[in-house]
Amino acid sequence: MSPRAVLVGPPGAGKTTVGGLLAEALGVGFRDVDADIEAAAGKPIPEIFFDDGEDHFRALEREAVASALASFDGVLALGGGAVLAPATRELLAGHTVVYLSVELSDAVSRVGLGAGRPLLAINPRATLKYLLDQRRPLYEEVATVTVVTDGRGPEEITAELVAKL
Ligand SMILES: Nc1ncnc2c1ncn2[C@@H]1O[C@H](COP(=O)(O)OP(=O)(O)O)[C@@H](O)[C@H]1O
Ligand SMILES: O=C(O)C1=C[C@@H](OP(=O)(O)O)[C@@H](O)[C@H](O)C1
Ligand SMILES: [Mg+2]
Repeated sequence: MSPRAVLVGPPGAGKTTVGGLLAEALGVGFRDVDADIEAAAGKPIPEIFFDDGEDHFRALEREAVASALASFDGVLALGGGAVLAPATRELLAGHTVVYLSVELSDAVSRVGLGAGRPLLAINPRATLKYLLDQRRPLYEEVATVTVVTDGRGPEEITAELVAKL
């Protein structure tokens, strides 16, 4: 079993939003790995980071991604940092992986003050710039389809994806 599409990209790319719309358009289920992690941990992501640390979050994330890739056939949204793990990048090989790209200014306006995103709690703009520069090559490495999201609404992006997939 393999997801119909796996969405990757930085925070604010619209993985969660477009993922839900895409699943609806394709008539398949939608799953967000961040929600799986929260269910496994029994608490919201900011609390996992605060109580247990980022390393623990990343371990839960690797397990949740591996499990979803093996058992889910709908549209799967990953968290923005899931591609940091080499093991996860290897697991993504052979899947339909959609990179929702976004430049700094749109990402900043979409995430606002970073509520619910612990990595962005302090100085979201500077942190997002760092994350975008660090991760862009990793998203490009795993992607089989890329969609530019800057200046475009979720419905338009979804329509492009339906045509491409
Ligand atoms: N294409 C878009 N244009 C404008 N706002 C968007 C777009 N995609 C998502 N958003 C908004 O940006 C915020 C972050 O979107 P989200 O789907 O959570 O991104 P991600 O899961 O990639 O971090 C949400 O408030 C969402 O409504
Ligand atoms: O970029 C990251 O490292 C993270 C992104 C978040 O998901 P979104 O990309 O959906 O915001 C979430 O997984 C967690 O806060 C860590
Ligand atoms: Mg998300």
